[in-house]
Amino acid sequence: MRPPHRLEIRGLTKRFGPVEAVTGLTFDVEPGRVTGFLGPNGSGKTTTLRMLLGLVAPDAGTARIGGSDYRDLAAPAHTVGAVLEASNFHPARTGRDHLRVYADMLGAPAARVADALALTGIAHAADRRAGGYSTGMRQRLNLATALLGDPPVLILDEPTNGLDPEGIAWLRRLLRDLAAEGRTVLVASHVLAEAEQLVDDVVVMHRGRLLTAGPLSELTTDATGLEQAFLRLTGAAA
Ligand SMILES: Nc1ncnc2c1ncn2[C@@H]1O[C@H](COP(=O)(O)OP(=O)(O)OP(=O)(O)O)[C@@H](O)[C@H]1O
Repeated sequence: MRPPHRLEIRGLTKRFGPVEAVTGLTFDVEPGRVTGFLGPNGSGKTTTLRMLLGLVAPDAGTARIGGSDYRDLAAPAHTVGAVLEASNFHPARTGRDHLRVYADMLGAPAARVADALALTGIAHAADRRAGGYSTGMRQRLNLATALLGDPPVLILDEPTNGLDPEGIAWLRRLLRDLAAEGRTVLVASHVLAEAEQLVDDVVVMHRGRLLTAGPLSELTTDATGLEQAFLRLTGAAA
């Protein structure tokens, strides 16, 4: 793995016509931690991730990965592994073949395919057609694809979609292990109660702006969870 990379978002702003999708957003994401990037539907999470990954140009501000814009990274796929949405797998291709194709494109060693299959718990299904995978298995195959380049930064949009409680517990262990290796793990989710089980730190968005950021433990107690903290901060609590 390459050295740890901090994510630094500064004054990030994006409009789509009349819609202020993201406004003056500033936060850091630290290596060695699992950070939840949270907020309701439409609060600007995906737009922020797309700016971070160089897929959308900001109107103002910067989103840096280890001090560089994504497009200036020397080896992007070996620096950032991202799962933005359910990827389209070739349905007739097996999970293993899907990973082989991506490993070839990345110039990753062939052994990374077996590593990624084992890490994501789908080795037993590797030689089945991906078209027959369950939603949870597709999530795991997406994650395996993101891990092929052994990247120090992982960015996952709604990774718990399609996972059952056992799958969520498994994802929690995996993300913690990856963070413990010094990786920067950013997990976007609109399901606060679920995300709460996965993360050390939170960055919470509301209507395109930062609502709060910091360690989860400072926002919640055993008695009150993240959903209640969110309602309190937005003034929506009864
Ligand atoms: N390409 C686009 N053109 C126009 N409006 C857009 C575009 N992309 C996003 N938006 C708008 O920007 C706002 C933020 O959307 P975004 O997808 O970033 O939110 P989100 O927090 O990721 O939501 P979700 O949890 O539903 O994925 C929304 O009002 C959305 O409709």
